[in-house]
Amino acid sequence: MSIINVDNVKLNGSDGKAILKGISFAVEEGDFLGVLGPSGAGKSSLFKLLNRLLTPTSGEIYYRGKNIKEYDPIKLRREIGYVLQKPYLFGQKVLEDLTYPFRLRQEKPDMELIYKYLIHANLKEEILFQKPTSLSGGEAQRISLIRSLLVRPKVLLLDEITSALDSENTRAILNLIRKEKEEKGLTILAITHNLEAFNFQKVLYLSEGQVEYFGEGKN
Ligand SMILES: Nc1ncnc2c1ncn2[C@@H]1O[C@H](COP(=O)(O)OP(=O)(O)OP(=O)(O)O)[C@@H](O)[C@H]1O
Repeated sequence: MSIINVDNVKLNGSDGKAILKGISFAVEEGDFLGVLGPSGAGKSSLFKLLNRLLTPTSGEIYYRGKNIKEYDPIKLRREIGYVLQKPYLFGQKVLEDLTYPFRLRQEKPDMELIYKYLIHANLKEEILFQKPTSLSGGEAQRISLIRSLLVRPKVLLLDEITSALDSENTRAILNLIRKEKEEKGLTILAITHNLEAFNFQKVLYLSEGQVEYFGEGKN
């Protein structure tokens, strides 16, 4: 069974304009899928639908064979994590952001795991005691990604998370993602313009709200 099934999904904007015009595709567990296409093609709208931040005008979306309408949205969002281009950190200290996923589950924070992620992301322990506002864009993006991973999602939606980063930070982020994918079999859908760095197995190419290509990554 595919982990995600998108079946003839249409989405109209608040002005009635067709944003997605009947798209269908399936994502298999463990896929690393690039969601590509020109600006305005409907990529971010698709992610919002998968996360139930938007509802399709028609068509259905299934997660593990069950219509996403039947999931509690909060539970669904823990399974399908969403990382945005602009990281949003809310703690007084970075530590608060990274212990938040444990508080959600009413668990004691696993500091060993937090340290492990920091090392994988090429960050120092001291960052835990910094204010989020004092971080560089690349540091904040890595902390935001680690926080999402600590929620233990099964699927991650990444929306242009490396677009503001230099090549070194991009590499650090991608190492973290690949490690997680190898260790946990995480399924990843990523919107990016940096095709070379991501090196996708599969690609969904959207154009004007339609699927223009869905298949193997062309490298
Ligand atoms: N709520 C809305 N009402 C009307 N139109 C909308 C709404 N949200 C998005 N759009 C329009 O839908 C189209 C697709 O937007 P979307 O953000 O999904 O594209 P995208 O492929 O992610 O583009 P980009 O790469 O620039 O982020 C755009 O033309 C956008 O202006």
